[in-house]
Amino acid sequence: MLRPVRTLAPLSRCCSSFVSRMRFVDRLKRDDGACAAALQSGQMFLFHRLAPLLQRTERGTLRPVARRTSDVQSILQRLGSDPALLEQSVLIGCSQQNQAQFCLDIGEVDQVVLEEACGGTFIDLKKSFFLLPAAEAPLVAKGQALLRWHQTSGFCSATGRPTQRNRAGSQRVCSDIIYYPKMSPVVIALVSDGKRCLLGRQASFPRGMYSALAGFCDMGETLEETLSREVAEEVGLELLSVSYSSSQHWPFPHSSFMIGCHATVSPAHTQLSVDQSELEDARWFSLEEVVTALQVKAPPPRGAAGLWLPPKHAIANRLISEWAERQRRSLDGD
Ligand SMILES: NC(=O)C1=CN([C@@H]2O[C@H](COP(=O)(O)OP(=O)(O)OC[C@H]3O[C@@H](n4cnc5c(N)ncnc54)[C@H](O)[C@@H]3O)[C@@H](O)[C@H]2O)C=CC1
Ligand SMILES: [Mg+2]
Repeated sequence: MLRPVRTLAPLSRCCSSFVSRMRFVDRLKRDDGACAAALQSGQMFLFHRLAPLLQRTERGTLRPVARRTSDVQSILQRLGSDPALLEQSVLIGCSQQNQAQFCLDIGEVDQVVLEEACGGTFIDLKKSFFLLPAAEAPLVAKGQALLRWHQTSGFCSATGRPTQRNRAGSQRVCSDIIYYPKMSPVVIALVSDGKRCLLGRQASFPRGMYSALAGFCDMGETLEETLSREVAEEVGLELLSVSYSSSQHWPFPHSSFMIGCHATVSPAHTQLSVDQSELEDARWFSLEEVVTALQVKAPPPRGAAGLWLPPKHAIANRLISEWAERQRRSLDGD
């Protein structure tokens, strides 16, 4: 069973400005001339070989550097780079101030020289993602995903000829074949038996970290079928129910569309049979263990035991927090 659990927009959002921004972006995707004009007065997020340009804040976090297109143009000129590089920029959105936002990978230019000229550091997204503000992390991830797609989609897989992109970078074309940016749907679920929740860890996870179970959708599957299959494959259980929670774009290892759910199994059938080729371990955790782990901000020191959960930017954290809150409320009789 699928049911939405939250309203779509915060009440404070001004509908007319939201609608006009969405329509503006949509027009830029369809109108190359309008997009070229918007680029001139737009904002640019820079990348170097897919690592975003970031600045450290006083609080030890990171934030993406947005430069005006005209600034980037001057920097490229100063460094003797081809100004036509700007044509490789890709539209990623529209700011609250109605400025079109673009991203550009300047991997051809020396990284250190570029960092000095732009005032920031290019940091691998795997190292920087969790230190970015929650509001800006998705934009950076989207920029990286679109740039990667362009870098790997230069040729038509049917004819072998080069593909041509539109100005916004929202599609690539080879005669009458149109390619759109690709992402892989993944279903992730926090499974509960009513009292405990099920978390698993892959051997590649950081020490002590357990997460909700996840799996890529196979062609032709519904969300419920993917989830039932993944839970059966990975831990040998049959699901009783599935309900939708929320979704997110996930940049690792490449662009995934994560569909977050809550799921239940019968309390009479909770014996796990873990597929060791997929998971190193899977266990049932009590509410108390989960509440304690939600407070832990860093991985346990080497050799120390202790549960560590995915950080806040990950949808797994949201699912686990929602489950803990629901359990707490039901224990309190709310
Ligand atoms: N944002 C979050 O909170 C979390 C995100 N994830 C993400 O979910 C994704 C899926 O989780 P897994 O348990 O690893 O999936 P999984 O259980 O489906 O196993 C991964 C395997 O599926 C196969 N596969 C099928 N389609 C694929 C595709 N389109 N791309 C890549 N591999 C494909 C590959 O053989 C791969 O080794 C991972 O990429 C992981 O980063 C996982 C947990 C938490
Ligand atoms: Mg999995």
